[in-house]
Amino acid sequence: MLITIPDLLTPEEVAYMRQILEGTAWVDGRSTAGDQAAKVKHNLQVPVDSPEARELGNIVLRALGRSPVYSSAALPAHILPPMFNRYDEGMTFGAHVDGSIRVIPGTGQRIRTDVSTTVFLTPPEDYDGGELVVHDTYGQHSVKLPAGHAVVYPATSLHSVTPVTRGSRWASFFWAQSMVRDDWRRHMLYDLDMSIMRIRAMLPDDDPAVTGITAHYHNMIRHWAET
Ligand SMILES: O=C(O)CCC(=O)C(=O)O
Ligand SMILES: [Fe+2]
Repeated sequence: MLITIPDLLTPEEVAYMRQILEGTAWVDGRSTAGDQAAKVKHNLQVPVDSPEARELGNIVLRALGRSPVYSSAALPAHILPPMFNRYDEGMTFGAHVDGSIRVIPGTGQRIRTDVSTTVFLTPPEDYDGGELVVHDTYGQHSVKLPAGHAVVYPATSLHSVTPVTRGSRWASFFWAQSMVRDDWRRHMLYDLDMSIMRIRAMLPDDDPAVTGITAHYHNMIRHWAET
C-alpha cells in the first residue's frame, strides 16, 4: 500500500527547513547504509546526531502528530528520528530494501522498520529525475510530489531513487515500527478507517451502522496490534 499525504508540512515549515539545511554540513549517505544498499547509494545526508537533524526532525514528528492519515496508514508504535538527504546532479539510489532493524541513536533501542516515509522538500519543477520508485506486487510506482507532501510505503518493498539530471532533490526520510507489522493487515485497516469516515459523513454517530463498524475496526486493531 502506497499512500500520499498532501501538505504534511506547511509552506512555512518547508521554507524554514530548507533555510536550515542550506547551512548544514552534509556527509556521504553511505554512512548509514547496510552492505548491499551502500553499493548502490550515492547521495548526501545530514548526520543523524547533529543539532540541525534533531531540530528539523522534531518539526517532522510534530507534523506527523497532526496527520490522521499518517496515523491511520502507519499505525506507528515507534518512529525513528527523521533523517535528511539530498541528491545533487548525477546522484541516485539503486534498488534496495531498507535494513529490517535500526537502532535509535543514543538510546540503543531497536526498532523494526515496517513503514517507510519520504517527505519531499524541493518543488518538482526545480529538478529533473529523482523519482522514488517503489516496487510491489502490482508493479512499479514512480513518485515525485510537491514540497511538503509525503509518501508512505511498506519498508518491505524494493525501492530506488532515479538519477537526478538537473538541480538537487532534498527530502526527509524515516521509518516507523507499526503496531500492525503485516502490510496487508495495515492496508485493510486503513481502507476500513477511510470507509468509516465516509459513512460518518452520511449518518449520525449514534446510528447503529456507525457504532457497529467502528466497533469492528477497534476489535480488529485489538486482535492484530502489538504495542
Ligand atoms: O530519498 C528517498 O526518497 C528514499 C531514501 C531511501 O530509500 C533510503 O535512505 O533508504
Ligand atoms: Fe530505502
